[in-house]
Amino acid sequence: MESHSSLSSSSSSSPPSSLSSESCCVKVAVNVRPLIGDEVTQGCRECVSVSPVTPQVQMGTHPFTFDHVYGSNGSPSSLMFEECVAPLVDGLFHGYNATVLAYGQTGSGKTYTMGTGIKDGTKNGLIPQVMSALFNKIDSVKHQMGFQLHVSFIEILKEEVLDLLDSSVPFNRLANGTPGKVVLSKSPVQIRESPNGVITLSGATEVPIATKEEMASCLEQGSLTRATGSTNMNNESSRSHAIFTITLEQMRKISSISVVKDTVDEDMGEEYCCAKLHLVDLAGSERAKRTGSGGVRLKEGIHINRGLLALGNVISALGDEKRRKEGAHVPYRDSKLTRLLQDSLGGNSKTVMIACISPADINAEETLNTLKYANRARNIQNKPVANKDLICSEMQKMRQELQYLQATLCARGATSSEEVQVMREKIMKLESANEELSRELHIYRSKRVTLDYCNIDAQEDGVIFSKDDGLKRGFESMDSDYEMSEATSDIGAAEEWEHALRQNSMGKELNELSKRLEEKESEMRVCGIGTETIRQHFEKKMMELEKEKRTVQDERDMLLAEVEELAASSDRQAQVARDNHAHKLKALETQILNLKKKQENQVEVLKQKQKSEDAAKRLKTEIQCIKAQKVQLQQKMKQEAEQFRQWKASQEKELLQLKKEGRKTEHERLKLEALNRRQKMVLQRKTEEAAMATKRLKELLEARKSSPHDISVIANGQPPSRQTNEKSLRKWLDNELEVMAKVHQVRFQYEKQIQVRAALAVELTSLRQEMEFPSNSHQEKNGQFRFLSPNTRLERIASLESMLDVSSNALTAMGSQLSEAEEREHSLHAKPRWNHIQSMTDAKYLLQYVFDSTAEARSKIWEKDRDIKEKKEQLNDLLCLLQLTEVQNREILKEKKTREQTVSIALASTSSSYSVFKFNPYFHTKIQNSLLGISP
Ligand SMILES: Nc1ncnc2c1ncn2[C@@H]1O[C@H](COP(=O)(O)OP(=O)(O)OP(=O)(O)O)[C@@H](O)[C@H]1O
Repeated sequence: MESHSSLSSSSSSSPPSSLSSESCCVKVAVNVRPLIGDEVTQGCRECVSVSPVTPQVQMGTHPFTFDHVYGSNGSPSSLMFEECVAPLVDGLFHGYNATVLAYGQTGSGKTYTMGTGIKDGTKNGLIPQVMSALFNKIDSVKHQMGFQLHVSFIEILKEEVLDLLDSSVPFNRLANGTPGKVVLSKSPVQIRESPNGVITLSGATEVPIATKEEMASCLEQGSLTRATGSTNMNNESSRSHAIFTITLEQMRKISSISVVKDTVDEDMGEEYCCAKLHLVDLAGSERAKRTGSGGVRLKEGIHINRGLLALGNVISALGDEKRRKEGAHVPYRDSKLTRLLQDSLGGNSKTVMIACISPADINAEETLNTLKYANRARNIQNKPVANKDLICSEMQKMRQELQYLQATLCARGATSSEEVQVMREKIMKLESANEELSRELHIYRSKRVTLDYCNIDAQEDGVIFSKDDGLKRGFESMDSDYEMSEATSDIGAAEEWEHALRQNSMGKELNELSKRLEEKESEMRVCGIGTETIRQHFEKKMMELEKEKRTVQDERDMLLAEVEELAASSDRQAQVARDNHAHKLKALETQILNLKKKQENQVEVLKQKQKSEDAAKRLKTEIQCIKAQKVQLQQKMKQEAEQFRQWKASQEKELLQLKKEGRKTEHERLKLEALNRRQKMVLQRKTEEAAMATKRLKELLEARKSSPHDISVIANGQPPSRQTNEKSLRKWLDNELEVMAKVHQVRFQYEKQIQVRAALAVELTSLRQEMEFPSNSHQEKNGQFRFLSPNTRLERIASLESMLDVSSNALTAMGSQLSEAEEREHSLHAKPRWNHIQSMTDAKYLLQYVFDSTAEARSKIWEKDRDIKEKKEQLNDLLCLLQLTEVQNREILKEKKTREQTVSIALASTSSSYSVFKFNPYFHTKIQNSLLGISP
């Protein structure tokens, strides 16, 4: 649906009424975003300090107070909607127009804050929160009134107003289904102004909305269609000012009940009101040099800056109380942006301006400008008026009066006991809630105390270390690597000592074993010899005994036979012989018995012998076992010795390697030290130069401030003499020109310093990363300073940090003077520079002076050019000479080498063929000299 959308206070259908026309100031909130990607890598510091108590921002010596400050140390950004925008959404339901305006330099976070970005704004930005709040409110009151919602979304691109919701323009989608950038042309929208000064947009699409999702889809579609481009300062920089407008129309049923003499009268009426909420995401101010834009981007940038300059002028005109009181002209018509925002700034709207700033010192100048503008905007007075139907409003007024009267009547009457009861209940509830909270607080406190104790204990036990401690320890442990040569030798000595001890103890063990073996062997020998002799002896003895026994037994047998024979013969002789034989027999019996005894003894001895044989066997086994142990031990000792030898060899190799690396590290350290010194000197020189230029600029600016504005009048009120006038004109012009030149110089040095600091920061980050993750160090990859010891690294880090500090301080000083100069330039826009020239004579004189100065300057330039040319020619000559010398040098060296080779060949052949000379140093030198062509 296309319509004439109004950006003014009044709805086009009903004229505004002055129901409540209290003026209120534009509310200004500052949102400080955190440092982001590039700023961090470039080593930027935060140059903005935010007070945590009061909504104050301090930049250098400039303090600024606002209605709210979010981010950094201020309130969390999540409160921004509740504190700044939610009241405006509520106001819509009472018929008040509202505007939320995000302002700030490019990349300061406007799109992020508003939520108009496709990438990261869809959930957290203000617009999505507005949608949620709006629909929640509608849901809660929809039974009381009827609503109608519309949205429009336009952008101002290069001074043209374009419709972002034109459905006739096809909506591109990429192959993967994600929405792509629309490249087709968007419909232009006309700005119209009605006779009563109301600004309307003719041709902007107003989409009727029923649900939150529909509204979100309009926002998404418009955001996709909006012009964005990549610059050095923001990958997705908005190249246009975008205005998302929500129109809320309400029709409220009003029933007024009047009680007259116990009869109740109900009067039904309708109240219509319409209000608009403009959510504006401005394009960011930018410097072409810093954004690196050229071509199309540059042109866009020029338009953006022009629109913002016009906005700045409007803010200045409205924010200056004196000018406002004087009824000075407000240049709304200077740009389309200011025309469209006419009502939001100084008109019928409740306006909140969100000044987005980057805290990085690299953006200090732009941030200071934003803060100054925002500060001025706080003085703008708006006159918001509820846009209600007049008749309805009158009725509403009367109804309110009635309610007031009823309330007064009620208050005069005694308070009923029911009310007292209700109050008591309330008090009781509050008291119990209070108790509950105190209990919770108590629990939390005791938990905290316990935790604190735990922390202390852990620290005492050395369990918890701070990150720094860890890092420190890391450094210490790494340091020890680099005292390796000594440490390694220590370790080596200890290892050697241990090895010697081990070998010693094993040697002792081996000796012990050998000793035991010897003992056993001798035992064995003794045992062996003894047993054999005894055995032989006893065997012999046994045999003898056996023989003897047998003889004795034979003898006995013979005797027995004789006895039997004698027994048969019975004569006396025989009797005698028998007695003799009996006697002999007895003796023989005794002999046999003795022999038996002896034999038994022999058996006993043989048993003993068996036992000793067993002992000998055992000894033999033991000896074998000891021998095996001895062999094992000897092998172990050999192995040990071999292992130790290998270990020692590897240690020596490692030591050599470490010594080599140590030498390299030392070399790198020396190189780095030299680099540190050189860099510091260069930085110091540059910062001194910058400081001098900045100081001079400051002096010039201060002199400019204190010099009288009108040089045509001197102290006593008399016009100055011609000569004095000319002199002061000359002085003034010289001063102006020097300021310009100094600004140029300081800006040049500022940009150079930014580059220097970025390079330092990149190196610092990479060194820090190396310290934290030594294995995947960046430097190891690129091979530069590969052998840095942790100590040298730490030194370099410290040196880089100090250089970064120096650089940041210089940047801060330069940035502040540059913004002073810029501010002065701006003030010159308002009060033209040439106001100093009061007459044609002045102008002619100045023109002549400028002409003379230019001619002189040109002559000097010509002279300098000629000098440069001459110096260049001299330089070229010197370079040629140098090249020639180098060539000659190379040739001489080559010749020398060839001669040396010839000499050595000749010497070799001479010594072999004239062996008679053997090696005679005299002849040797002589031949050598003669071959090299040296006379003695
Ligand atoms: N509060 C924040 N927290 C984290 N990142 C942020 C915040 N604000 C902005 N950024 C990031 O900063 C970058 C620039 O933000 P954004 O595009 O919103 O800037 P902008 O002011 O709209 O710039 P431009 O004027 O060029 O469009 C984005 O990458 C964004 O994600």
